[in-house]
Amino acid sequence: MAIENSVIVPAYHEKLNIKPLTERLFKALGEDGSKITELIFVDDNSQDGSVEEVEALQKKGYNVKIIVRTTERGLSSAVLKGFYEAKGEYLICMDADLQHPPEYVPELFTKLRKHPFVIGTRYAAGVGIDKDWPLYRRVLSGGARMLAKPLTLASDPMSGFFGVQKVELSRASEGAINAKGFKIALDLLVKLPFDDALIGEQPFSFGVRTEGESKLSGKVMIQYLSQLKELYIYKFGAENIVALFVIWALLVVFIFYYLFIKN
Ligand SMILES: Nc1nc2c(ncn2[C@@H]2O[C@H](COP(=O)(O)OP(=O)(O)O[C@H]3O[C@H](CO)[C@@H](O)[C@H](O)[C@@H]3O)[C@@H](O)[C@H]2O)c(=O)[nH]1
Repeated sequence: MAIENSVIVPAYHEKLNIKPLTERLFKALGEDGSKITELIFVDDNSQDGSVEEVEALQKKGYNVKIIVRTTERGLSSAVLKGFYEAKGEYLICMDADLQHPPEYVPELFTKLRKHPFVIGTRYAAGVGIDKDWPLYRRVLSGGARMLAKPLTLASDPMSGFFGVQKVELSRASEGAINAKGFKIALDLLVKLPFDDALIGEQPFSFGVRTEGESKLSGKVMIQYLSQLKELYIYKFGAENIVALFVIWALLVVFIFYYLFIKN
């Protein structure tokens, strides 16, 4: 059977998560879903046994492979590499660390047949973020999300769990997609030419990492701010950028005043 679905997982030092993710994903897809789905890890030369782990899973019959990059590093560029190598028309990106539960993948693929882009969202009724996710990560994530609000209607543009139709990727203007940093979904949401009203959403409960470590660093945060600047200019034009930032900053100050000082 031809491959229709591809799941792309950027991975750096994720050996311990590879087996549980693969087993849970294919179990969730069931027999029919598994026949049309491939799983691709894009690893940046972790040399931690990830390759051997994938080879063992291949021997068990799972349609999984690992691309090892030796000359490049970074989450967004790893995701793009996986997207361009994928055989499927329907592409999902998710983390290796099981914070994006694989059990949501079948529903996300179903939605992706009706929407050019589907964002996995932690901000919807009935789902949320695990109470053990550290407070500083919640604050950072909330702030980053607020700064991205003027760019897209998606409720969780910071999410690393999303799907896109391959045909949409080819509609981006040449060289437009920013392969730096962590926030590839936000870049695609702003730069792919579909209408925001067509964005689908897949609510999911964000888990906590139990194996390995987050790769979020100060450098990643600075990359995010530089990506935001580029996206504001892309969307609103360099000539409007100062006015926009002033209006947005005033709005943020007003909201803080209203919420925390007034009462
Ligand atoms: N190949 C490759 N993969 C990477 C790299 N850096 C990170 N990854 C992989 O990308 C995934 C996400 O990285 P984490 O380090 O686990 O991210 P996080 O801090 O937990 O951030 C999560 O929350 C954010 C929302 O606040 C999400 O935006 C982000 O995607 C992720 O889900 C993991 O599978 C990790 O191995 C890299 O340089 N190269």
